[in-house]
Order: sequence, then structure tokens, then C-alpha cells
Amino acid sequence: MTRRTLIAGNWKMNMRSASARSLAKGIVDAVGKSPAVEVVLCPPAAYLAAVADVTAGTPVEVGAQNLYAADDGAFTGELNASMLTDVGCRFVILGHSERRQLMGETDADVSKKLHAALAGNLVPIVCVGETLQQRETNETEAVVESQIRGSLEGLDEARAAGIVIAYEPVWAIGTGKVATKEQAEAVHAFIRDLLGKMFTPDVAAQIRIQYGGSVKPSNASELLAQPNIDGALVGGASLKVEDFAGIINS
Ligand SMILES: O=C[C@H](O)COP(=O)(O)O
Repeated sequence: MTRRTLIAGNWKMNMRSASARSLAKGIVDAVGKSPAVEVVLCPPAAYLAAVADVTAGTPVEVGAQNLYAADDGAFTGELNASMLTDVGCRFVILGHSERRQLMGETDADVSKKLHAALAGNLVPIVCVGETLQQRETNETEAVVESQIRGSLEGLDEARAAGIVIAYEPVWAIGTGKVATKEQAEAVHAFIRDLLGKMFTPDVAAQIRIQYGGSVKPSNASELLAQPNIDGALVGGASLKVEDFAGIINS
């Protein structure tokens, strides 16, 4: 089963309209017309339309960092899947550890968002990962399994193949402490095996599993060479054309 490598840049809460356009333009130029990998930019919601304007007609795609799982209505400050596709999104990041920790998002919340994303024709990138304390107490697999089972609650086989999982150990996010290729591959293989039990081995073989956490041009190629690592969800290094292009080309 060939899974196309997916490199996504999570800009988090950074950039302004001019710098967002300029970064997107730089990446579009660096990627060219037929990149070997799939490239997605996930700017803050305020700049989704501007970035989609720059990437229109190019292979670079756009993703949001969150959505609200409801149709139009009285939900002040929120954006639903239909609005995101309307401004050019194809992907949406769900359950990022920053949202789980800072906004109290639960697996049940992520599951609702997952179903809303799929119903709205968005590809969900579902984030999971353990804290340092959980790793040190050998809870990594139990935590990741619980997050995946909870976040994918109610997902059927037919739709499962189209989702993306991002394994992001919390201790590696923005810390410069990248998981070794062996540590990352071990968890990715565990996730693939788990997905095989939840769905079927054939479906599990189609699901892309990204690694995230201090990915840089210098460590991307060894991570991406692992059999179960199908891409990267990149934070800090997605904010500079040179760094992000270095990861894309690695
Ligand atoms: O979504 C991206 C991750 O949180 C990784 O961030 P980072 O590359 O800055 O460690």
C-alpha cells in the first residue's frame, strides 16, 4: 500500500496578513508544479482566505487549525466546516495537544469535530500524543490508544481510510527534543496495528500517520524514512520558507 507523504505546516497563532501571503508565496514557489509529496498550509483562521488566494491553482493545499461541530447558528466566535471549505480549506487539524491542554478539548469533542469535518468534506488530521510524565511511566501506548479510540468514536470503515492521524508527543512539541526515529516508529507501528484492529488491516494500511514535534530539515529525512511515518505536522519550522522547503525536499 503506497501512502503519499503529507507535509503540513501548522502556523499556530503566528503571522499577519502580509507575512502570511509572503510565506505562502515562498512555499508555493519552492514546491513547484508537481511535488513528490502533498503539502498543506494551516494558517490562523484570520488568514485562511488570504493563503487560499495565494495557493489557488497550485498543488499546495490549505487547512484550518480547528472547527466547531455545528451547522450555522448562534455560536459566537466559532467557524464550521462549511465556512472552512467555503474559504478554500481541504484539511482541518483536530485535537492538537495545545487545544486539549489550553482549551480543555476532550476526545469526545474531537470525535464530534471529526464527524463534522467528514460531513463537510474536510480531511481531518487527528492529533494524539503522550506527555513526558506519561512516557516516563510507560503509559504511551495506553494514552495513545485511549485518545485514538475516543477521538475516532463512531467512525466507520468506509470513511476511516481517508483520515490522517498525527502522532505528536507533547514533550517534543516546540522543545527542540525530537523523538528518535526508533521512538517515533514504534508508536506509529502501534497506532497502525490498533487501527487494523479497530477497522481492518487494509483500512489501516491506507491511513496516513504523520509525526509532529520539533521536525526540522536536519531530522526530517530519517523520520520520514520509517515505514509507518507518512508525513510530518510541522510547527516552528513551517514559519520559514527555507526550513519548510527543506523538510518538503528531504
Ligand atoms: O502541530 C505542530 C506541532 O505542535 C509541532 O510543533 P513544533 O514543530 O514547533 O515542535
